Formats: sequence, C-alpha cells, structure tokens
Amino acid sequence: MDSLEKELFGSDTESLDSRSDHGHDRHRHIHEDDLDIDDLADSDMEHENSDPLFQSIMESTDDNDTSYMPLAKDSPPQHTPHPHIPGLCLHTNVLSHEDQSRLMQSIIAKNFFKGGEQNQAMCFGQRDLAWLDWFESLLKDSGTLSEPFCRGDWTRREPLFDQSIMNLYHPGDGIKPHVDLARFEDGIIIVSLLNAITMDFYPALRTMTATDPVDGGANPYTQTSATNRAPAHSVRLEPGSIITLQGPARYEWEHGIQETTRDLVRDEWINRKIRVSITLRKMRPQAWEIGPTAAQNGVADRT
Ligand SMILES: O=C(O)CCC(=O)C(=O)O
Ligand SMILES: [Fe+2]
Repeated sequence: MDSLEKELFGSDTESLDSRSDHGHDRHRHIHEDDLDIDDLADSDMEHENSDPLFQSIMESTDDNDTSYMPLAKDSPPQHTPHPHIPGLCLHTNVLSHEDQSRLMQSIIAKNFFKGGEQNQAMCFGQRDLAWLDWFESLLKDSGTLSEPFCRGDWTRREPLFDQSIMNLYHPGDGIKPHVDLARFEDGIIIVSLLNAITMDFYPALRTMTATDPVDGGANPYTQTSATNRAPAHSVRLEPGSIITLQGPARYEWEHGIQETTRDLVRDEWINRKIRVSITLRKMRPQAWEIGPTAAQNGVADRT
C-alpha cells in the first residue's frame, strides 16, 4: 500500500489503481455557481489521506498483484487509430503518474464523489475544472489532438471543452452501452486514471447525427440499448490513456463497460480495481439555451 501512496502523491513506483459503482440516485450535478474556487489549495496530503475514496483506493491495492498495467513512464505517447471504428483513436502513455496524481488530487480535493459514496459527477462550465488549461496543453503537446487522429474543426474550437463527467468504477461496475447525447458536439475525449478497464463497442442500434435536435425531440434517443449483444470490438483502456471519439465513433457506435469484476485480456483474466474516468465534451450552443434541466439529463445512465 505504501507503494500506491507514493504513486499517487509523489512517486517513483510503477503503477496506479482504481474502480467504481453507480446508480442514478447517486449522480451529483455540479454547476459552476455551486463551487468554491479553491482548486488544489485544499488538496493537502492530510485531507487526501482521510478521504474515504483515497482509503478505498488504498484498500484496493494488493502489493502481490501485478495485474494492473504499469504506465511506461519513459515511453512517448502512442496514437493508434482503431482499425475498424472510424474516428476512434487510442492514445496511450499520455498521462504520467504525476499527471494522474494531479488529476486525482484535484478530484479528491473537490470531493466530487463524496468520498466514494457517489460514482458520477457532472460539471457544466469550466469554473470547477482548475486543471483544464494545463490539461489542454498536455493534450496538445502530446499530439493527442493532432491530425490525423483528431479533426482540426473541433480541436481548434473555443472553448475546447465546457462539460465534464467524472465516473468512479469499483470492480463489478459498468456503464451501459450508449451513444453520448446529441446535446454534445462532435469531438469527445475519455481519460482513464488509476487502473485499466475494458471498454466495448457496438454498432449503434440508433445512430445519431451532429444535427439531431439537442433535446432528442423528434428523434428520441435512449441511452440504454438492448442487452445480450456481443460487443463488436473491445479496447483496453490503460491508466494514463485517452480515447478520442469523433464522427462515426461518436455517432454510429455505442460504447459501454460491462458490469464485471474481471476482464479477459489476451487469454488472461485480469481482476478489476478502482478506476476513475474523466469525459470531456463541449455543449452545443442550443443545449445551453434549453437550460439546466436538459444539461442534467446529459449524464449517461449508469444504473
Ligand atoms: O467512464 C468511461 O470510461 C466512459 C464514460 C462515458 O461513456 C460517459 O460518461 O458518457
Ligand atoms: Fe459515453
């Protein structure tokens, strides 16, 4: 456990860890005006060490278990477009341990998951995401947003992101296959922290377009798709990695995470551990006009 503490809060060890659970009663909706602008100021070690989420991360660590994937610190970022899903690109080795620690410290300091009692938090606007400028530079410097992996039309938009969902997964937790709602623009990124998980992709039962009504109106879209479908493709999301979704990957494919405690990775079952993800998106202008109710409905249903 000492090793994880080092990893999280200033480190020279090789790996990080995490996981979560959900339920829609447990969603926490955060609006800019509700938040203190205290960024990392209160993220001192004492606070983190007494935080139940931090404790839970610590408890999920098993020094003898090497199944979680170390982040190759000295490896450069790699950008791998998916061979069968146009617009999906996996970017590995983007966030170092220090980068992940910085984000985790910020999440814990903001108490977004209420010490681990809630598994999803949404932020509208940028005010509570004190790390966003730094993070956008990191994305650009790492080549994650470069052509041909990401189209310039969205990577040059201002602001790049103004909506965020943070998800906490404990072993056994998942997220049902879904296409992200029409109220978000094309160009979505998902950042994986702490531990690896497998994300599955399915051809969408109902595809979407960039011009669908933001409220789903005439073309209602259900987040929850039919069960019992075998995924067409699976992608292993390592800690420190990012996936970018644009075009078909964003509108014509569903993504989801199975509710299971272990994933089959290259013939080997790997137990899940606590994982945190950050999804960053930009609201379509019309979605802001609909107001906070529509914005609140923008959360993926993790029940
Ligand atoms: O947690 C993840 O990796 C996926 C989250 C997601 O799909 C969403 O918030 O829409
Ligand atoms: Fe999603």
